[in-house]
Amino acid sequence: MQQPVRIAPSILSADFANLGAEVRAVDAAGADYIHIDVMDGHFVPNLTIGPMVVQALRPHSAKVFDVHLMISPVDAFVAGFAKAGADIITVHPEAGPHLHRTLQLIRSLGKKAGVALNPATPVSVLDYVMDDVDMILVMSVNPGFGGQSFINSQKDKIRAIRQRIDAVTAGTGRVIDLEVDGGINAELAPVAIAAGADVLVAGTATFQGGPEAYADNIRRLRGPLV
Ligand SMILES: O=C(CO)[C@@H](O)[C@H](O)COP(=O)(O)O
Ligand SMILES: [Fe+2]
Repeated sequence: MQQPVRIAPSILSADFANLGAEVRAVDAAGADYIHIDVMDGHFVPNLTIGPMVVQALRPHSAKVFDVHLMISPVDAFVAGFAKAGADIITVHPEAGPHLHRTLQLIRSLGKKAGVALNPATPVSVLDYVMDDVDMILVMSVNPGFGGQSFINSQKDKIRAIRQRIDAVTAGTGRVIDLEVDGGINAELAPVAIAAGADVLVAGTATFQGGPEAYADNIRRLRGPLV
């Protein structure tokens, strides 16, 4: 069942010279999750941060650290991010040879396991891992950068995954989050929610305007549901 909407600011759009203060500011402004984009310059054409930065940020917020790994091969880094303080660890199926094994590894470390689908990755990649995921992330842009435009075709994918989640969780009490990541703003947030998303990543739309604007920006993303 679709859960109450949570907002996950992506710190990719934060001021990297003041990351601790930025995390505290979005926490105070009402963020539910802190979305941390990890890029390796190989799986995606950009380089960002590693476990040492996650560990350094951990004391700055008690909110859920939602760590999106865009690195390949991914398995060797999972334990490091778990130890650094990640709460949810999300991987791409293309980032390793054995998705099921990677999800089991994440859960064995006591963390929630997520799978991220690139815009061209079909929903069928989920066919045999629905029992092993706590979150499914739909990339509504190609991974690697903030500030890109939402790819419309992903609305159908969000709807299709919402149906699958509801089918496997009905009557079980299980929860699988459906997160949308990329190009989300106050106009598209209700579109993503109507399609079935319950976690919205927002980098540009959260951090635009500087710290004084964060609370309003997050409120606008929640829309009339709050
Ligand atoms: O994972 C990624 C990009 O690869 C995202 O988390 C973006 O960082 C979101 O940024 P906006 O599109 O909201 O600016
Ligand atoms: Fe992300």
